[in-house]
Amino acid sequence: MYTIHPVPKHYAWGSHDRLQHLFDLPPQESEGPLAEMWFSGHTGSASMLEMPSPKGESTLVSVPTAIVHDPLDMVGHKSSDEFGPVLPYLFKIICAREPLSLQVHPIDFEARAGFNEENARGIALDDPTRSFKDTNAKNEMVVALEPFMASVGFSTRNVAMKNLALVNHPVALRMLAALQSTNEGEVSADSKQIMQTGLVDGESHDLDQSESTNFGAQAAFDNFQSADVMMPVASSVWHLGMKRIFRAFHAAITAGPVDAQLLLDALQAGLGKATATKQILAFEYAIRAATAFPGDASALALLMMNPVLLDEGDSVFIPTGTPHAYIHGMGAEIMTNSDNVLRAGLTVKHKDIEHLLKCLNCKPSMPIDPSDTRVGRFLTRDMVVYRPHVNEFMLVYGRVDAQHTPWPVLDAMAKRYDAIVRQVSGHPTLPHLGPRIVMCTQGAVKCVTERDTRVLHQGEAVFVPASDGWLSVDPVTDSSADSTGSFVAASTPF
Ligand SMILES: O=P(O)(O)OC[C@H]1O[C@](O)(CO)[C@@H](O)[C@@H]1O
Repeated sequence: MYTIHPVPKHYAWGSHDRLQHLFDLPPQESEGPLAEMWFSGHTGSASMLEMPSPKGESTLVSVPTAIVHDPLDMVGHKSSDEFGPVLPYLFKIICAREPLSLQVHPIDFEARAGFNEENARGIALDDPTRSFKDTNAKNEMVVALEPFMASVGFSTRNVAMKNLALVNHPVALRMLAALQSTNEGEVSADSKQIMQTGLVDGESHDLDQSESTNFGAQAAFDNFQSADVMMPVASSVWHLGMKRIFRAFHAAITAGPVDAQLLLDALQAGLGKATATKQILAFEYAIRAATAFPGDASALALLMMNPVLLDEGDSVFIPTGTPHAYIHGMGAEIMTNSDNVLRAGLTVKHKDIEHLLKCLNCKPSMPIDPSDTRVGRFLTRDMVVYRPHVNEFMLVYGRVDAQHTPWPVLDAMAKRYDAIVRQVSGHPTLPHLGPRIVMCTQGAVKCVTERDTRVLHQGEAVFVPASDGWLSVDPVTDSSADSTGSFVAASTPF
């Protein structure tokens, strides 16, 4: 196995101390916000491996170079056969101090088409206005390393309408109208009245006089054709519910800048009227977003999405096309080997609404927790396995302890799944044999393969090639390092 050095990403929404502390970075590398640490074979930002040189010293080799040089040794037969001589996943530790963009990852053919189109237009790969950095669709999963907040996928139309009905803001009213629009994209008679009077369910919305008149006048003669022309080709077979969601989302992300204080006041007032736990959470996330990005009406889109609050060890899988926004927290993130992000708002980076809308999945759906399916097979002693339905990646989050004291993360799972967890027998070997990356997130752990042993301290990581054979992560039992530790291990699901 080889030491792997992560690539730091200093995005504005990152933390000023969390990742710096986790990775024990020297002061000169700790300046400014640090958002992500990439363990990566992506050619745009490749990690370096410490490998032995022919003279016996260690030398730095990039992950793609090492894999291309000896794919069978590094990623093995199966991975090479299926994905070629590449690392099929990208593994990151991510820390959001502030919300990051409202975004969608491209679906397969849009990623290929978009990449080729931007190449043909001569947009350089590192151009900040470029959307497609590679040809891959990007499925993604995050496992919380501490409480982690996110908005993921669309909630039902009912939930969205209940939330938006509490918001006294013209864009929210327009979104409400979209959720009640006809198949042809007309504003329904009821909605026209609501928008002209500011009355929702008989309750006055007290729109500011000028706004009410302007907005009412515009809405009365308006329809949603400007949204409909941006629907993807597949929308010809969409049911009305999906078209309405598309139009409402479109209304939020294309509203342009709005008065920051009016938007915040409207959201605060809505929060005051919110009752259900999820509803309160949705408002809290929208308020965080509207505070971090003053005057960005796309914060209202979070009111039509599922608010998720993960505890340590909880996870969510985000398939391509799913709208999402991470709000706060630190997590381990793994995805297809892709850096394709299509942003709608809540960002200082490049937005690409046209391509985002082509990929947008408008079907309401509950967030997918990849750890709660086939739980009996996936929970092993002090390790939780997260395996979504993709071929490129899976994650293990585990803890080692020479004294065998109970692990709170598994305890929490045990409460949730009760008997099943208690029946599961201990099996400390990680389940798969492809290319693996193990990172120690706390204390110390000992990685043991069929041909190598390595102790990792917090923030250290190794790349375990396929040729190393089975891998187990054990506690350190002598006094050379902490006897407890936790780790995250990325691998292919085979
Ligand atoms: O480009 P932004 O808006 O900073 O967000 C980028 C990040 O968002 C994510 O796609 C999370 O969904 C990360 O994988 C990615 O690095």
